[in-house]
Amino acid sequence: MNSLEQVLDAYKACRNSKEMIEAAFESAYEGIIITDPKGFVRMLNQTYAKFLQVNVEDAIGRHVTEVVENTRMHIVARTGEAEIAQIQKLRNTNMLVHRIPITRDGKVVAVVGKVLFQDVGELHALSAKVLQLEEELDYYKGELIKHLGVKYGLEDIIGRNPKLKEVKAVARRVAPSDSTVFIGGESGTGKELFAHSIHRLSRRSSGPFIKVNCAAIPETLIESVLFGYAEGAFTGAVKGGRKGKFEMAHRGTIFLDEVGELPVTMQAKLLRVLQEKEIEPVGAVHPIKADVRVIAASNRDLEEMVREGQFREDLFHRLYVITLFVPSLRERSDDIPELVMHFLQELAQEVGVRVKGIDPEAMESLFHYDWPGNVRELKHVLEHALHMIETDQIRQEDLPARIVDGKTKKRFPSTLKETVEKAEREAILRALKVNNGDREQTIRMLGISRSGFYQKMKKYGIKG
Ligand SMILES: Nc1ncnc2c1ncn2[C@@H]1O[C@H](COP(=O)(O)OP(=O)(O)OP(=O)(O)O)[C@@H](O)[C@H]1O
Repeated sequence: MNSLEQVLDAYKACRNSKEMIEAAFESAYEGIIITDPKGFVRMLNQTYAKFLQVNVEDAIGRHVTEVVENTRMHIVARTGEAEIAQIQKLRNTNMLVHRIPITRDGKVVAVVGKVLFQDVGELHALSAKVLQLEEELDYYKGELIKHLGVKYGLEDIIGRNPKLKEVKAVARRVAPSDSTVFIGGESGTGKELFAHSIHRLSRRSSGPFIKVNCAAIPETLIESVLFGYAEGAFTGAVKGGRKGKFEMAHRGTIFLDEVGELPVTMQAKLLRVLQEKEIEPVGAVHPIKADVRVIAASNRDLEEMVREGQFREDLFHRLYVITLFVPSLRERSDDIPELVMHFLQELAQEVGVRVKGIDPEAMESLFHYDWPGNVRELKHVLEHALHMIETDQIRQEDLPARIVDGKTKKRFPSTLKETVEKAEREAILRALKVNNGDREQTIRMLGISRSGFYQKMKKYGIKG
């Protein structure tokens, strides 16, 4: 046999094996998924794709966390430890799964995930038991939080910046009284942590702490959510009526988050509650006394809203009895190193990755960035980095591009080509977002050819 024939034979044998493996993969009764060491999906069989209601082609190349809910494949890729016979909630059902790392020369090269679909009677019993235990656990967690009042105290608010320390001092001073407190500050600065801390330090700490996000409740429901309703108040009202948040907060604290979003009609009703200290459930004949301390927060400038007629002046004065303004992260960047170490410790357990720290260049990028999302954004950036990391230190390449770009911009002037590419990338990402990821609509909106669009997606590493 000449060498060409040998190569051809070897190739045929190889192809046969590949076809056999593919056939086994597709005909397997189990759901099978394979990711690379970074958690990006490399293979997914039809059985599993059908169960997840995704398209195999769409899933391949995406990060596994975007394809499978409650997955830990990316974590197994890091720990290198197999997780056998674990329960995972998928499409509202508790399933039995295995996650097995594949190693070569001591390094994880892939992770195989298997979901067992067999109808094992015992498994159902087990899953019912797990569900029951989970429900019990949730109940006890809720009871514990109620008992303790709230989750956070001032000691959980990390930072030694003088401005932040001053806000903490004011919070400590005003906590014991029953006065209304208004907490201002940009989104993600820790306003809710301050509200918890004030409640915990108050004489109401053994009473309830009830949070209401005024921006999240549809306008038509706000009144009944806040003040409750009497039996028969409207069609669909539950028998016996329902308690409102104010009544639930009796002898405790109500935290009105995003109070600037309250519709003007509700502002008038809130004012009355603050003045009269009694609430009127929808459809009720008599008002109810409410012994409630109010803490309100907003990331909007309420003074300006008053000037523009969007917020009632009388309510504004009622809320602005004591004010705390939490500084933005930009104003206290000296706290970044401490916050980073705090979150790396906190996230180590959640993400399953423990790191030593962050290298000086990456830290410099964090210092240069503007932080529009403040501390919340910093936490998310570190979580992202922990998913990307390859060594035991976070480096610049582990950070999202926007963080590093901000820095590069200040250090080196960009070339025209770089500027155009950056603008193109941003335009595509924005259009995809506006169109909820619909590629055809995005192509139309951008007014480019389909092939041009896909070339650019590839060039800029957009997974869409
Ligand atoms: N000083 C801090 N120390 C530790 N964690 C913080 C601090 N500030 C904010 N955080 C973290 O940021 C997250 C967001 O904080 P929080 O919900 O209190 O912000 P917020 O100002 O109320 O935001 P929003 O206006 O969007 O409601 C918290 O869950 C917490 O993890």
